[in-house]
Amino acid sequence: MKTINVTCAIIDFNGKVLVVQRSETMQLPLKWEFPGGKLEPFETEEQCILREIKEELSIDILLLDRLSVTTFNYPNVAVRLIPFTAKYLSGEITLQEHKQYLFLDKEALQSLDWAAADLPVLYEFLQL
Ligand SMILES: Nc1nc2c([nH]c(=O)n2[C@H]2C[C@H](O)[C@@H](COP(=O)(O)OP(=O)(O)OP(=O)(O)O)O2)c(=O)[nH]1
Repeated sequence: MKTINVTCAIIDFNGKVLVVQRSETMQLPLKWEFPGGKLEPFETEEQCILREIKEELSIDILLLDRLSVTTFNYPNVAVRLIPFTAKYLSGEITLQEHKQYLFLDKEALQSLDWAAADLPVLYEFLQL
């Protein structure tokens, strides 16, 4: 099966976490995820997540830590998810692809319908 490398960011906004919902037309429609995207050839993981956040949300973030990398096998593709914690720096959120975003307290994150690959990331984050 094909494996894709995907970075994602758990972004702190004044104590709340930014989460985004995939749109009806994307793969994994209506699932919630941490914003991010596919690693391009010749870019570092850090360059990738900063680029994706700028492209998808129009904001700048400061990377803090890198959490554990996990691989999840969807029926059609294996996603190797590379998570970062980060904090909001500047800019106004403008969604390019996603249906909606929410700022949630850490305790509320578990109630969302997550992309399956995100669950180990979420659980690691909840234990920090
Ligand atoms: N950005 C992001 N993608 C995730 C997460 N969890 C998860 O399973 N994915 C999957 C969904 C996608 O198949 C892939 C990320 O690809 P992407 O968002 O850059 O692009 P895509 O496949 O939706 O769009 P496309 O390239 O087919 O047009 O990883 C996550 O937390 N963030």
